Amino acid sequence: MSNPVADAARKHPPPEGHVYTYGTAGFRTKADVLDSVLTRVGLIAALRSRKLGGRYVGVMITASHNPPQDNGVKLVEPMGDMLEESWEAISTEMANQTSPEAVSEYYQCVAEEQKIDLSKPANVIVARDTRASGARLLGCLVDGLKAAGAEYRDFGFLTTPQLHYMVRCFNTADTPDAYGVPTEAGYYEKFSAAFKKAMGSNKPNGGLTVDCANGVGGPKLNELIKYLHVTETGLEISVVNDNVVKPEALNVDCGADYVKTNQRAPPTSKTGPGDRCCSLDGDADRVVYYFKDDQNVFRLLDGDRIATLVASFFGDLVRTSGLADQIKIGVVQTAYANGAATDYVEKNLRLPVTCTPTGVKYLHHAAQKLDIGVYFEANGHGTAIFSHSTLNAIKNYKPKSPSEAENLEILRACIDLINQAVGDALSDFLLVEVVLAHKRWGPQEWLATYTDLPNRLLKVLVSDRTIFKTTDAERKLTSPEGVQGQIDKEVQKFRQGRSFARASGTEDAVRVYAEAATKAEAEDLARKVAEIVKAAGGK
Ligand SMILES: CC(=O)N[C@H]1[C@@H](OP(=O)(O)O)O[C@H](CO)[C@@H](O)[C@@H]1O
Ligand SMILES: [Mg+2]
Repeated sequence: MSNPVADAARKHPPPEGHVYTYGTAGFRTKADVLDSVLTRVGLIAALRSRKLGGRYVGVMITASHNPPQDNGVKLVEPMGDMLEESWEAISTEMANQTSPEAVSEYYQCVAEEQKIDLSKPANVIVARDTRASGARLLGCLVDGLKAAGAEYRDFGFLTTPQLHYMVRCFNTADTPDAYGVPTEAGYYEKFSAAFKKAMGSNKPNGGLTVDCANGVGGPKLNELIKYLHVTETGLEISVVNDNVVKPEALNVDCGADYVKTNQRAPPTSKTGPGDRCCSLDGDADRVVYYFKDDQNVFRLLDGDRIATLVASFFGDLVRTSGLADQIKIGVVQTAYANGAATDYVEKNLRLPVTCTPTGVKYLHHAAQKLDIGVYFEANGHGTAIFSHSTLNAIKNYKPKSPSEAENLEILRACIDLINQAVGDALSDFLLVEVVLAHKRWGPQEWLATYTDLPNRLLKVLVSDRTIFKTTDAERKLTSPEGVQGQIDKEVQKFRQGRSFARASGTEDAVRVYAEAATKAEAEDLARKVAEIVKAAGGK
């Protein structure tokens, strides 16, 4: 009897002894050990779509900010959210089946357990970033999708947020919540139109340089620029590091991760003091801003800064459009948020802050509980989302004055400008440009809102990171025993000291974060905590 699922699995056997995990960002590792995973993800995507009554699910082939030789794959839920947690475990188990027969059996077993009718339609939307291995991995994925009898649409190269956008558009088409036209042009039209409206009569103060990490964001931004019409908006964008012909240049000495980690501009940067710059990551779902100050010193405006800027702007807009008593704003951060940013939100903006574990899905879920939830990871991953009732309140509100009407229009345009499916570097930087233009701020005024506490992030290689277990949104270790006590003891010795250690979800390492009153103290504290971690389980 023919068994297409087993046949597809046979065509792409896994390398011996490799164990895969669906982590914070899907499966992500060296591209040359991923063929079998992609085929199995094809099977899972078909199962997931069938489980959801044939709604479209997405598959994105990318390894974001990782080096060029890596790749990865993640699944996207119908509204553009990250994959549901119980299906992460199912995906992990599928990826680790070794024989073709075992793959086929597990496929049947999931169908049975989840009460999935395998004869029903499955719909999957696929895209990839510009990595050299992408085309081959797409082939492996398609073999899985075909074996499972799924209908699929391949969008070729897209940024990760564009893929999320497509998925949400397909699933909301012909409903009152229709998100947009599910084409690339539809994406550019929606966001550029919203940008123009949100800018109103305001003009940006000088141009913006965007570093695209030599990734998929480059060609997509060049496309978006055609829709933004500089003569209308005044926003002059210089695109740099947009070379996708050389995939080996991806994320190398450029991009959001380079800038955030090294706290410096890409070495190729040629901008002058006060010039606004931002960097995207390899799949354009992260963005950080920066500039050189009068003394030629590099100044970073990271995800925490974007969150505070956006939250304060929405706070103003909600108040000036007359909606303050109906809509409450909150900010969601992780433990990596700078203590000064948390303080600023609570004390100056007077908004509540929620802290969640690392990974966008946790922030997103926490933000969903708020009327307007602004969430950003310090590394620039994030967005703002509006609850259903908030959207209705904003839609139905009858302004009581011309000024309320004007501000309400801006607020409405901002809703369209934000990719609510997921954090989107292109839409995020357009939003930042809107806020800066409205506030008539340059990067210096933005930076002056608060002063970051000096901080240091270190990576400790350990032989088994799974022994490092945490609680309290990853701020405290519960295992190995006694380690947290040692960390607490160190922290106490430092002025304004704060430090925590947690196992990375994307790399085989434990990350140590520390902040303190001075740079030297932050470095010292980080080093001390790293030593404690090393002693507890280092390689
Ligand atoms: C400290 C840090 O930046 N961690 C990153 C990193 O997760 P880790 O679990 O720390 O490896 O990759 C995630 C996926 O891109 C991102 O969401 C997260 O913010
Ligand atoms: Mg990314």
